Amino acid sequence: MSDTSSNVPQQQLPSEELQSQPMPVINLGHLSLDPTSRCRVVDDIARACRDLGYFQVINHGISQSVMDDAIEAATDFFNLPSETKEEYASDDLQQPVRYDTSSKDGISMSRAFLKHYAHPLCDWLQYWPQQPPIYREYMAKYAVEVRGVALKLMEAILEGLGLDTEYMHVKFDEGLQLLSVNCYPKVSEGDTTIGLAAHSDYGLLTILLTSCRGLEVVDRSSNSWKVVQKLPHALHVHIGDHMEVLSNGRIKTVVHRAVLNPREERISIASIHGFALHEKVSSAKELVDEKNPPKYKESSFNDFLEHLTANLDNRQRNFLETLECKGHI
Ligand SMILES: O=C(O)CCC(=O)C(=O)O
Ligand SMILES: [Fe+2]
Repeated sequence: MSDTSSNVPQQQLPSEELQSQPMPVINLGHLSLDPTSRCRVVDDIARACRDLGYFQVINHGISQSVMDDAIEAATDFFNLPSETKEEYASDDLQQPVRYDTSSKDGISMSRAFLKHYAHPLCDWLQYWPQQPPIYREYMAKYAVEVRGVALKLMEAILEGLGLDTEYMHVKFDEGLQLLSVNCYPKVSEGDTTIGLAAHSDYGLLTILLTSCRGLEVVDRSSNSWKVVQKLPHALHVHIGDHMEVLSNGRIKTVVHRAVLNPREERISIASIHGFALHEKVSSAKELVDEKNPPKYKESSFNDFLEHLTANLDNRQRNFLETLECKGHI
């Protein structure tokens, strides 16, 4: 994820009191109806991407039980005794469970999380947690299905941008999927700790499954935090940094954060989708002309990881800012 130092609303506490404006809810099932219905959905997705950068999807084809099972697998993993959770990380390709209880700009955070690649599954499954015994089966089923949703969405987004969906589709199909599995403690009365600080996601798009409310996104028109409601059977979708690059700035990445839920511990599973590790993402040539010169330098997911390592102590510049072509932004 990309740290954001600029353009973040000042207000730091959870935004309970904010009016939650309606969020676009897209019925993905209509993508595979007749051509007219498909056009309408593609237009709705294009508008949501252009104006907001986020939306929710329903009728996406993933059954409630597959989503519930993934949440259960994550919950059971985080409830394991610490030694069992940590034992799981015994070589370089396995990432340990990590705990973020840091403080940034005077705000404390509290989150336990696990990140693992998920595509191609046959390459990565062996590195996933072995405990609880249901983890691999349940999480893998969800990972495969949510990737199918990402592919459909990517196709629709490219179509909405007027791009050659076939060419990009291959790159996306061969691309990576990273699961960020998060567990946030329940917050106690008066506690101002939050779960995860403001950031944007790398990659092209993120699909988020959550056990309860807690995600907030920056509403660009009012520059304020907006609570994302948890709608039944819905998944939340938001645009990542590389989609802003690919679309040459027509679609903007979304700054978001997670606040703690006062009623219960919260699990979220963010599925981040992008091109392969070393595949460069540049602005689509169809979206670059004299009036719209390229706004960003090309970069890969690996460049982002290198940026992260090089900037561990320097939180001043986020990844996207480092890609801006001077003179155009
Ligand atoms: O937990 C959430 O709602 C957000 C998680 C997130 O933004 C991430 O894992 O990148
Ligand atoms: Fe994120």
